Amino acid sequence: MQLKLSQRVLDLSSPRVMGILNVTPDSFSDGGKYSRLDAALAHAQDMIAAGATLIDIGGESTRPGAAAVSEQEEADRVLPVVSALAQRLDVVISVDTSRALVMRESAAAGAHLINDIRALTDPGALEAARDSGLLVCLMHMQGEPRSMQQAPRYDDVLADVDRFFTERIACCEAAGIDKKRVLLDPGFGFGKDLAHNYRLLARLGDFHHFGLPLLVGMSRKSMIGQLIPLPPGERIMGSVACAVIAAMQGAQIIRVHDVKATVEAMQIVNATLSAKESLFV
Ligand SMILES: Nc1nc2[nH]c(SCC(=O)O)nc2c(=O)[nH]1
Repeated sequence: MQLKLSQRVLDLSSPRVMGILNVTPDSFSDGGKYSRLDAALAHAQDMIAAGATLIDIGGESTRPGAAAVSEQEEADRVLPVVSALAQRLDVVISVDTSRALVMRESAAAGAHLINDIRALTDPGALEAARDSGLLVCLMHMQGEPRSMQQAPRYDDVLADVDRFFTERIACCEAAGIDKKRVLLDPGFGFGKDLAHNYRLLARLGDFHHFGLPLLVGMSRKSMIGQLIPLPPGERIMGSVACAVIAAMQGAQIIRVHDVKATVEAMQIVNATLSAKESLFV
């Protein structure tokens, strides 16, 4: 499977690693030694050197209870990093945003992918994504970050997420976004309890019927911490295990903090998948 970007093609015939670059104020304890931009670029370079194919730049923390960020503040955080990366590094640039303004300006600054945890439901987001010409990742979330984890409930989480994808893809196509630009993400941890998350992971391959790339993000999340009682920064083994299980089911893009470990694990996945007759487990 391949994705057409502006000047390049993203080969998804083997799982690709997306490195997470949070540019929220609490993400770089740079102690004033470097500007946040220098620290962000250095971190992006490290992740690319470790094998990341994509970098996902996020300016708004979506942790439950995180302070809301204005559209302009989010743009001010994200755009300098997008343009600096676009000018200096050969990498697929993703922007983790729900805001139409940030989408439009990120596209102008050289981004390749809009990664929207709200699946283009904010005002103007569908039109901004359409006009941008960029790839779009539609992620499932039940509720809003502030309250989504209070009491997530589904009749059947697989069927509900599947229906959501069908609806959002239809909205995109009605707005003039070609389905070929769309990626899908079940949104681990976004309005899901432990059982919901592992049901989605266990049956991830069910979503291949859309014929679209699957992007997953489980890195350091509570679905790992609830099984292995470690602080987020020490959840690397659990995160890599999740990445392997997803990639063995054909997930094409894995969004992680720990790029080196995940890229190494993908080598093992690649060797195993290419030795299998049927591509996915
Ligand atoms: N597409 C996509 N984007 C994301 N942005 C975040 S922010 C929370 C965190 O990284 O812990 N998670 C995800 C995810 O799972 N999928």
